[in-house]
Formats: sequence, C-alpha cells, structure tokens
Amino acid sequence: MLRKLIAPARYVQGANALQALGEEIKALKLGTRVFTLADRRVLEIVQSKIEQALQAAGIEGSFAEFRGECSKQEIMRLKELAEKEGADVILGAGGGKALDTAKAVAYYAHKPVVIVPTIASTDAPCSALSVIYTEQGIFEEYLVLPRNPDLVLVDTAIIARAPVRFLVAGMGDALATWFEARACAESRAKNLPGGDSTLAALNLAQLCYETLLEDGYQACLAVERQVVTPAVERVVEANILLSGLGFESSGLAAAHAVHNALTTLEETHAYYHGEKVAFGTLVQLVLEGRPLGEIEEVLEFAVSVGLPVTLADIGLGEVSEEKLRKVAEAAVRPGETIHNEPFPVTAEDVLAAIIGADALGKDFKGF
Ligand SMILES: NC(=O)c1ccc[n+]([C@@H]2O[C@H](COP(=O)([O-])OP(=O)(O)OC[C@H]3O[C@@H](n4cnc5c(N)ncnc54)[C@H](O)[C@@H]3O)[C@@H](O)[C@H]2O)c1
Ligand SMILES: [Zn+2]
Repeated sequence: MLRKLIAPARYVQGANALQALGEEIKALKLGTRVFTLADRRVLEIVQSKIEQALQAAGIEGSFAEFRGECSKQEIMRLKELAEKEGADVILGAGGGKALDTAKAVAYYAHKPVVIVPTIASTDAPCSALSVIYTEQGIFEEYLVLPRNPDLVLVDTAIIARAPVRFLVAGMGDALATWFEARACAESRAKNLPGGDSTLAALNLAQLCYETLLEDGYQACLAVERQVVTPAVERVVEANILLSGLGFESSGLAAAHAVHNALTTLEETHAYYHGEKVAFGTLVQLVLEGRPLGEIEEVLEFAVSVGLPVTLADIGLGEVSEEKLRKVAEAAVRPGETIHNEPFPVTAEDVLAAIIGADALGKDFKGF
C-alpha cells in the first residue's frame, strides 16, 4: 500500500497571532475579500481583531452569524451569503462545528479556507473532513474534503481566555490519537486518505501523548488563570496540530467508535466530544488487554486534568446493562473504526471492556 500524509498548507500559532492574519493571507495569495462565519459569542471576541488585521493588509472583510449546527441547510445558507458578498476566501472561527461548516462552505463555493480556532476543544481545525449533522443535531455523515485548510491560525491568547473545560476536552480528543494510531499501525489499517501511515504521522501521534503527560496539568492551571505559558503553547499544539495530523494520517480505532456509540444515549449529550473520547480511550486499552501500568498512566493523567474515567463521569452512573449492550452493538456497526483494531471485535467484547474500564476508573478514584 502507498504511504500517505496530508496536512494544512500552513499552520501559525502564538499569543496574538490574529494580528498576523492579513499578512498570512497575503503571503499565501489566497484572495482579497474574506468572508468570516462565527457564532454570536465568537464574533464578539474576534470580529474587531479580524477587521483590523485584514485592513492593515488591504484586504476587505465581511461577517455572517453561524447559527450553531453544521448542517447541510446551514452550509448552503452561508455559501449563498458568501457568494453574494463576492468573497474569494472563506474564514471560520470558533469550535469544531463552526470550523467544519466553514470547510464545507469553502468546498461547495470552490474557495480557499482559513481556520481560526478560538478554543482547542477538538482536532477538527487541521483536517480535510467536516462532520455533518441534521438541523436537530443528529450525526448524518462524514464529508471527506479533497484538501486540508489553506491556513490554520491559532491565537493562544484567545484560547487561554476561554473556559478551561474546552482545553481539557481537547486533551481528551488528543489522548486517543496515539493509541488509535498504534492500533492502526499494528493492523495495517488504512488512514483517512486511504494509505499506510508514515513514520512522521506515527511519531507525531506519540509526541502528542507525551506532550499531554508532560504539560497537560500545568497548562490547565495556567488557562484557569487565563495566561499563556510555554506549557499552554505545547498543549494547544498537541490538541490541534499533533492530534489533527496524527488521527488523519494514522487512522482512528476503538476509542472513536465507542464515542460515536455513546452519543446514541441522550444522557451523554451534555458532555463534549473529547470528554467521551477520553472514556473511549480507556475502553480501547481494556479491550486490547494492555498492561495495568499503561492503563494507570492514562488514568492518572485523565484524573489530574479532570477528564472522565467512569460511566458516571459522562452521565451514565445509573445506566442499565441493556442500554450498555446497545452502545456496544453500535460500536461494532459495519464501517465503524473499531474494525481497525488488530483483532476481530464483537459487541460482547466491547460490553466487557466498557464495564472493565468503568471498574478501573472507579477503583482509581477510590470508590
Ligand atoms: N472535522 C473533524 O476532523 C472533527 C474532529 C473532531 C471533532 N469534530 C466535530 O467537532 C464538533 C465539536 O466541536 P466543539 O467541541 O468545539 O463544540 P462546538 O463547536 O459545538 O461548540 C463550541 C462552543 O464554544 C463556544 N466558544 C468558542 N470559542 C469560545 C471562546 N473563545 N470563549 C467562549 N466560548 C467559546 C461556541 O460559542 C460554542 O458554543 C462536533 O461536531 C464534532 O463532530 C470534527
Ligand atoms: Zn475526535
């Protein structure tokens, strides 16, 4: 099989990086009329900063409010607005849903896309993928895009002022990356562009995990005080760049399949993507029969930053075995990434691993 690696064309990160937005767009010759989409809360944070940065580079800017769901209707509504404005660059600012919407709008409008994450809550910013939902918020499909974003620009001063729970959720999404990459490498499963992984992607995935262990706790303390330290810079890079390249160019496995299955239970909806992925990671390690020492390292990290390690931590303290069995069945649906594990996986195996992971989490927390 051919080895393949995909990545954004340019990645820029740092405190007040937004000031360099216009220059970076100019350097890449992306265009001169930028259409920004973001929800109301995010517009309040970034609109004037974007206006100033574009103006300084002689680029025109227009803005539209994103209504909160990455649905086909919302994508088409914003695409029409962008075309009416005569935009030649699409910019998305915010969390995973706004960024996925901007990528899809740019794809349908045949324009380049600039991604400005204002929280480091997922590894969505760098990928050539949009996760599409219905207007009601139910998962619909993965829209696989032909190219990664043209520019990902991450202002860590903005990210450090957002609630710390977003950064922690991003660490949950990033926690899975190395373990899923390792499973895919062992089974020679295809990565997202349909190739074998590379030394580069596998090592970035491993570095992602090591960075979380080294800097995660310190980064949380800093972001609770809304400051950017070197640990914050490294964790933001791990959550956004290392995890993004790692998952896309090495592949997903059980952790994300368990996450997807958990979303079928209403009780988990109040928890962020990365929080459910963190518990899915523990389930994957139990499913793979990993040594206790390795699992305890993950538990210790997760508990130190406040990531879920038990079913109760993701709203499922009182869940029946029947419901868990449904989750296990959903996790092994055909096409799910759990089949990238290097051994066949049944619903029975997943159910046992969920119960086993919950028991380890409870034991570790001392109840
Ligand atoms: N495309 C991919 O590769 C990929 C990868 C992982 C996850 N995802 C998708 O990402 C989505 C989840 O993203 P999410 O967890 O970021 O949630 P989200 O995008 O739904 O919500 C983010 C929330 O944070 C708020 N927010 C943003 N910036 C803020 C700031 N600076 N201060 C305060 N609040 C701020 C927004 O207003 C919004 O309410 C899911 O749809 C998931 O499918 C996609
Ligand atoms: Zn994820």
